[in-house]
Amino acid sequence: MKSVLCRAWDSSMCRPLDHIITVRKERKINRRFIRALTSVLFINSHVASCGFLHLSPDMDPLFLILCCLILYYRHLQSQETNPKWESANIHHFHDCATALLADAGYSLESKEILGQRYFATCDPANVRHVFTSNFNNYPKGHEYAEIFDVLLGAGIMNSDGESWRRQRAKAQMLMTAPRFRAFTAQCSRDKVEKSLPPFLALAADEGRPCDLQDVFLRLSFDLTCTLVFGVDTGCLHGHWAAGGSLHARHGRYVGDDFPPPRHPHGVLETDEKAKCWAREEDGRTIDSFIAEMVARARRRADDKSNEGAADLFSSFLCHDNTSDDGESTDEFIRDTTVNLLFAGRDGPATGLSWLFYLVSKNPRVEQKLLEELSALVATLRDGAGSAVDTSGGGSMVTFGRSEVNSLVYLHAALCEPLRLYPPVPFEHKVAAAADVLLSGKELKAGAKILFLNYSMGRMEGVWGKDCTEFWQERWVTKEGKLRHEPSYKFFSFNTRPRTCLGKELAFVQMKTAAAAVLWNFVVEVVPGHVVKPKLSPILHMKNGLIVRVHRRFHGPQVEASDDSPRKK
Ligand code: HEM
Repeated sequence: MKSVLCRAWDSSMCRPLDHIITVRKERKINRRFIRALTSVLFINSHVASCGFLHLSPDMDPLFLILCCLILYYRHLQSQETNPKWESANIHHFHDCATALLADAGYSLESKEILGQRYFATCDPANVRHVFTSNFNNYPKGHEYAEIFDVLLGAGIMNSDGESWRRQRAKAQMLMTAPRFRAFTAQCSRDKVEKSLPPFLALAADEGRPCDLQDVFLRLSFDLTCTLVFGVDTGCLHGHWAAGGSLHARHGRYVGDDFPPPRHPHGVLETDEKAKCWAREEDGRTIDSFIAEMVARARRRADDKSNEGAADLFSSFLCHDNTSDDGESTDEFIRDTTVNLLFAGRDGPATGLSWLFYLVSKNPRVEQKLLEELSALVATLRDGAGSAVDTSGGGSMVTFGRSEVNSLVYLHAALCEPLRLYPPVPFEHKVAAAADVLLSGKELKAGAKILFLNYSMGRMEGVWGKDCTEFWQERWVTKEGKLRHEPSYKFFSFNTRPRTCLGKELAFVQMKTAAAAVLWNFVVEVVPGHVVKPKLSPILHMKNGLIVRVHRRFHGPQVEASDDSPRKK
C-alpha cells in the first residue's frame, strides 16, 4: 500500500495540470486558424515567441494583413514540424515566464497560459494589494475550485468566503494549541530518529544510489499522517532486520520497480499494482485510505483510554466536526483531512529536496552548516543538550526541537530553496469586482491573476543582484539573528490572512531532518543526473534527486548527556 498510496497521491496532484493542458490542446486544434489571425493583434516581438503578448494599438492595416499571413504560415509550419510545441515548452514554463517578467518590469498581460488568459505578475506590491489589503475582492475562484475538486474537494485549500473562514478558524485553533505544537516537535524527532539515519545508513552501506526526494516524501507523509490521524503509515521504515534488502522494502531505487504494495493495516490488501497505477484508481486509493484512517481514529476516540491523543483528527472530533450547513458528513471530514495531508506532506519534502540539491552544488554552504552543527554538538558534549546516538550499525546523532531552534544558519539555508524553488510555485486569484492594482493595472471584474512565486524569488529588484545565487547570509543580520522579510516578498508561505498554518511546524520538521542528514551523511548527486522542476501544482523535481550517500565521520563520537531521554 505504501508505494501505491504515495504513487496515487503524486498522480492525483499532477492531474489538474494534465487536465488543463489536454483541454488547452483540444481548443488549439479547433481554433487554429482563428487564433493565428487574432494573435497578431497582440504582437510584441520580444515576448511573442513564449506566449506573453502585448497589444500594439497603432498598427497599419496593410502591415497587419501581412503579419497575419506570415504568422499563419509560420503557425502551420510549427504545427507540422512540432505539433507538440506547447507540451514540449510547458516544462520550461517557470524559467521562460521569469525571463519575460524581468523584461517587462514584473507584470505581463498573458495571451494564454495553460488555456486561460491571465494578468501574470511577480510584483510584491501587487501581492500585498491582492492577498492582504483588498483580500475580500480576490477569491481563488470557482474555476480553480473545479480543477482541484478532484483531490481537495471543499477543504480549506480549495474554498473561499465564509466556508474558508470557518475552516481556517477551526484549523488555526487546533494547530496553534501548545499541546499540538509539543506533539509535532516530539513526532518530528521520533520519526527522523527511527527512520531517516537507519534508512540512509543502509543505502550508504549497500553503496546504492537512492532518490532522496522520494525518501523525504515518504518521511513527510508518515509524519503528516501521524500528526493528522495519530497513525504512522510506515512508508519510510526504520526497522532493518539483519540481511534485509533495501530495495525489497522500499520502492524507488534506481533501476528497481516498486515492491509489491502491502498495507500494514490491511486496508488496501492488494498486489494489483498495475491496476492502482491507472489514474482512475488513484482517487479511490486515497479515499479508502482516508476512510480507514478516519474509522480508526473514531474507534480510538470512543476508547476512553485514548483521551489524551494530541493528533489533529482526535482534537477535531473532541471539538466540532460539522460542515458548513451544520451537518457532520464523511465527505467534509474526508476533504478536511486530505487537505491537511496535502498541505503537510509536499511542502517540507520539496523544501528539503531542493535544499540538498543546492547544498551539493555549494560546498561553501555545506561547510558553514557543518560548522554550526559542530558548535552545537560540542555543547551537547558538555552535557548541555539532548542529542543522542541512534542505532543501525554505528552511532549517529539526531537533534530535537530545542537544538534545531538555535540553528540560525540552517534556518537561513532553508529559506534559500524556499525562495528559489518555492514548493507552491504559483497562486491564482480572480477579481470579484473591477479594481486597480498598485502597479497601475486596471482589472475588470472576473479578471484572472496569476502570481508567479518562482519568478519573484529571482527578480533583481526584489532580492538584489545575487538573486539567483544561494546566499544564506541574506537571511542573517549583523548580530547573527534571523532577518525578517515581509511575506508579500518572501511569498512561499502565502501571506496574511491566508498565510500557511503549518509554517512553524514545517521549519521544525525540515530542520530536524536536514540536521540529521547533514551531520551524519555526505550526500552526492549522482553525476549526470538531471535535476529540473516538474510542472505541477507543487514544485517537485521531475526526475527525482538521485544521490549516493556516505557515512560522515567526525572523529570521536559524541556522548549523549546523562539526562538525555534517548540514551540507549
Ligand atoms: C515548506 C513547507 C510548506 C510550505 C512552503 C507551505 C506553503 C503554503 C502555501 C503557499 C499555502 C497557500 C496555498 C493556497 O492558498 O493556495 C499554504 C496553506 C496552508 N498550509 Fe502550508 N506550507 C508548508 C507546510 C505546511 C505544513 C507542514 C502544514 C501542516 C499540516 C501546512 C498547512 C497549511 C494549511 C492548513 C494551509 C491552508 C491555509 C488557508 O488556506 O487558510 N503547511 N501553505
